[in-house]
Amino acid sequence: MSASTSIPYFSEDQLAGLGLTTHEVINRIETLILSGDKQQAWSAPKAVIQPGDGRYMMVALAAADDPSVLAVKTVVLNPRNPEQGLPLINGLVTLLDSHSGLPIAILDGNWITAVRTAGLSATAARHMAKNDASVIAFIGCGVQANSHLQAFSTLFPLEKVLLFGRGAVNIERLGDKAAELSLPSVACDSAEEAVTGADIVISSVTHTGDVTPFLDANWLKPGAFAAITDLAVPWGKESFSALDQVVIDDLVQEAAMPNKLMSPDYVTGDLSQLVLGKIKGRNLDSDRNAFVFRGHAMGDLALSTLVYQRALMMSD
Ligand SMILES: NC(=O)C1=CN([C@@H]2O[C@H](COP(=O)(O)OP(=O)(O)OC[C@H]3O[C@@H](n4cnc5c(N)ncnc54)[C@H](OP(=O)(O)O)[C@@H]3O)[C@@H](O)[C@H]2O)C=CC1
Ligand SMILES: O=C([O-])C1=[NH+]CCC1
Repeated sequence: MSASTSIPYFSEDQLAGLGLTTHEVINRIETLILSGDKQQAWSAPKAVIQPGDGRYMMVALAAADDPSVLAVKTVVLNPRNPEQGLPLINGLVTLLDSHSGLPIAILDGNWITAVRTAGLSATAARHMAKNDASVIAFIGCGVQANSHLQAFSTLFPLEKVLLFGRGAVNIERLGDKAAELSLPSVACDSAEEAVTGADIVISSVTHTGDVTPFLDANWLKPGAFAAITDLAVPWGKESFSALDQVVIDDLVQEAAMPNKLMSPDYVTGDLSQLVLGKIKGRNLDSDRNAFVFRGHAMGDLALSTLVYQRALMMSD
């Protein structure tokens, strides 16, 4: 291998300091999806190892030719991490030139995972949620809830935040984040209270390998949209029959996965079809819609390329 002797590394603080907006993230995700449709960008189904003790280890791979970048994201999710004061999910993104294979940069994977996952949900929400959604509920109040609150507060005229979590610390932290955004928040006594009261529901509950479903899509009110980031593990899967449109992140990836997000009968299509206008995100004001997903490598590539280009621009 030749090229430079050191590979630039971008930390979480450096990436956060670039000041990217949610609209920039969504636009880059949509642009990359359009490139994928023209065979100028590609992704592979993620590879996952689950040793059976609750850990979930995965690699996501995507590449494009304009700009010429390949991104590999590797993360380990360990439900015991928070007990050690560590984030639930830790990892890295490695960027290579997609023609030569030479290294470009290494990025903090935690920030990328938080912001790209909210970016994927926001991309779906732009097509599937009602524009006037004003009450947002969080089931699970950790890292993902935080990045989703940030993203959704810039897209929708939010007036209230409903919180349902587990430990008090993260519930309070998310309430504080809402207050920073000038949004009142209410800690709910039950998940049903949070879901039934909301126009938008974000579920991001800890993946432990043995979560008993406690959420029911029948609780969603007419017109509501749910972004289900947690592989739908806490949801009663049969209840998805109550929904009008259910979009997943990638049909090709889903076909390769052993544990399906839900019965294919409930799936309207995937994010690419939504962005390309091949399926409609919302038909009626009263429709109940959901984006249910396990993570799309195109999102990691889109955001990683965007931050790398922005960092170069800012260092000029
Ligand atoms: N689809 C995708 O691309 C991605 C999906 N994810 C999913 O998101 C999940 C959350 O990730 P992240 O936000 O980083 O993790 P965090 O640990 O930061 O947050 C998880 C939250 O869920 C809460 N929780 C756990 N069990 C319950 C329960 N039974 N009822 C209500 N709340 C509960 C936790 O409570 P407490 O505060 O007590 O810990 C915590 O607030 C992951 O487990 C993964 O499944 C994550 C990244 C990408
Ligand atoms: O795609 C992703 O980054 C993840 N999906 C589940 C946990 C992390």
